Amino acid sequence: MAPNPKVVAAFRAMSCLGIEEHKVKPVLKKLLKLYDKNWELIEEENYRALADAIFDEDDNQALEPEQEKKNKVGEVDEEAHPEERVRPLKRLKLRGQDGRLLNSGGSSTAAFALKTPKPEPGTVPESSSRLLSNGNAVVDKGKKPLSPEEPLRGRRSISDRAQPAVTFREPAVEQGASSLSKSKTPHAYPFITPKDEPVDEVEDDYTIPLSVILPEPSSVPDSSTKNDTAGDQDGNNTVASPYRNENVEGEDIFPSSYEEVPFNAELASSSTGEEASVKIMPIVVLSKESEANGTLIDGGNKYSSAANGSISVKSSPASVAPRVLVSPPCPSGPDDAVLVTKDVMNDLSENGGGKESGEPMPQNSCNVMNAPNHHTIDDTRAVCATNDLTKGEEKVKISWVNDSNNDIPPPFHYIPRNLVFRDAYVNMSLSRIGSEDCCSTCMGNCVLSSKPCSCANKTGGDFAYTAQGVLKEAFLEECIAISRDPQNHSYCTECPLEISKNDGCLEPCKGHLKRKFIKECWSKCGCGKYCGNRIVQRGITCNLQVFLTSNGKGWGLRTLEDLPKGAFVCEFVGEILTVEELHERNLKYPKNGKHTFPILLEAEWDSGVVKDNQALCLYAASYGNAARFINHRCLDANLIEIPVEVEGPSHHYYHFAFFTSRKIAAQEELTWDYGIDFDDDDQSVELFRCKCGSKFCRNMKRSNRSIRSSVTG
Ligand SMILES: C[S@@+](CC[C@H](N)C(=O)[O-])C[C@H]1O[C@@H](n2cnc3c(N)ncnc32)[C@H](O)[C@@H]1O
Repeated sequence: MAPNPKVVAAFRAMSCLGIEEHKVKPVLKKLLKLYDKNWELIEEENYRALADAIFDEDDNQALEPEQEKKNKVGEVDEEAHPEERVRPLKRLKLRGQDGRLLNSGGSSTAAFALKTPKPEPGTVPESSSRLLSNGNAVVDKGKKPLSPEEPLRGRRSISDRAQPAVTFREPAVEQGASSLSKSKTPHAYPFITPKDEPVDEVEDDYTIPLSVILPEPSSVPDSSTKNDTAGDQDGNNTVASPYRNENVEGEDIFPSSYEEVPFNAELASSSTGEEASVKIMPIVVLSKESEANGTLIDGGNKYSSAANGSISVKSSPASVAPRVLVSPPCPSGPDDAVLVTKDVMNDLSENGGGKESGEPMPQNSCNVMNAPNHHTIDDTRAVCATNDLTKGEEKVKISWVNDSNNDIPPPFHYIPRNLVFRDAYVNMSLSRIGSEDCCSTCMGNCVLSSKPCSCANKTGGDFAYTAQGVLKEAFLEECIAISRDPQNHSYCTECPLEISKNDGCLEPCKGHLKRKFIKECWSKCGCGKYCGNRIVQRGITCNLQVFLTSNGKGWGLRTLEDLPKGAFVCEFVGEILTVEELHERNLKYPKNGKHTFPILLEAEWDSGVVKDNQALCLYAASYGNAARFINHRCLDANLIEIPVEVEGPSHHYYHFAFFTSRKIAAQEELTWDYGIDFDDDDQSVELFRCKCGSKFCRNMKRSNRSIRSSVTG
């Protein structure tokens, strides 16, 4: 039989240290047994574990006869024989003067004694705890280690590393880890595997890498009781809400920069298993300058102008408006511009969502863990570490809470701006923006001017926003009225959506709701960044939170602060796809029980200028922002979507922005009317059963109708 190349390599590595094969063999055998044949652990850091184990074996053998001798002849003066305490020369070769391994990338080591008692069942293995600067071990209320990922990999914990090289950490820790990996306890996430820090980074005041600790959902900073920045347990308000920052003069009401406040979270925990306090101190940079001026392909806040040039674009205050399209999600695949980390997802499904891959999901299950594999370990880490779903991408944190069970939010890439997937043509060249399409001669804050600027002219001749940064009442009321009026639809002669289905039976256009557009000032305008006609492009500024709804709608989005009527909340951000690409995805990943709601950017579809292969939509299953958590409510939703042009004057690509349709109190769930026709059977996927609770619920009506018709026969 050919020799095992791994064994040969181990022999070779040891022979470089002058250790002969016959010494290596028995120790290697023991190690393999101990490590459950996990070669990775043996090979790491140039076979450090193996070398140390051999040296320890040497030590033991060397000491044994001495001990016997001592036992025989009585007391030996240790002082007189210092050399007896000296470690073998070979070990010294491996170490620097400070005792660290020279070839281990700076990591300290623990040498191994091959017999270390396994921990008692039910106790917390020492190595599964992390030492804080104050020496408190971090445990999960005494039940499970909070950071099982190292034990899983058989690595020594920080506490071990800090110890002198004396004892061999038998993989007793692995026992704890393996049981953990099956646990659904939310803080037991073996998929979160921080890199081994070199020992020189382990300082006295070492704090736990927060990335390995997932707050228990119920102990996630419950900003629900606060009106400040989501998740800031110390009550630090990181962002001044524009609505609380009114300026009587109407000048720049928005802060030019945002306070940066580190996020301190405290988890109830203790080394003894009960209520001690563990301080977690990740630094979340909450402050980011506005990124309104992005690049072309980074489509968010970017705009495509009409194909017919800069000046001739027809813009009307009432135009065709977007609606959602029911479609299945897009599991990852090479064509889907997604990242795949299978292991992470497996772990997530095992530990977080508690769902098996492939298991059909409940209809309201956007929160399931075997959703598309779009999470990277880093993403997961960032989300768990900071309880900020935005991973720092927004000016504000968006925390999440789950007071009901152990589910964690679905994995997705948080993006603050739309991104082109592949074929979508989003042209926003400056040359296409004509002088009448921007206000190049303006200065300062346009909304303070008595005369509407060119951009306002595109919004029906007036600014949509007040000086306080909310929608003008009349504008908003008109938008609401239009959205509620079923007469307000336009119909394409050849609907790009129907053509994209390419199924041989071209259905007639189902109609596109006409809505009012807002045209914001932008980079080619003369006004400043804090011009009051630049709201959506500044991104999210209010305090939002993702939470698990209690009425079976899955995750939802809520506000943590009172919001006035007409306030901008967020835009719907996702991948920009052509409807063809969308259809491809729908075909590729047909019904699997989960629904996502791509937004059609359908303003010009009836104009005939948009070819079906240019028609766009936004798809947020894989890449999206907080808006992907907004649930549907029939008719009287508290948000209304308004198309907003930022980077150009075309209705081909625009921002899909949500504004409050009325005052909203802190803690209220945010909802919008997806525009679903629950009576339309021609949907790509089965529709969810609406639980919006509205007295206008269209789904309920249908249920009543069907009950009635079955009663009447
Ligand atoms: C865009 S996602 C909204 C976020 C979602 N709840 C989640 O957990 O990720 C849309 C899905 O949420 C659920 N949903 C939204 N509104 C609902 C409603 N009114 N009643 C029942 N389920 C709803 C449905 O499963 C729908 O497919």
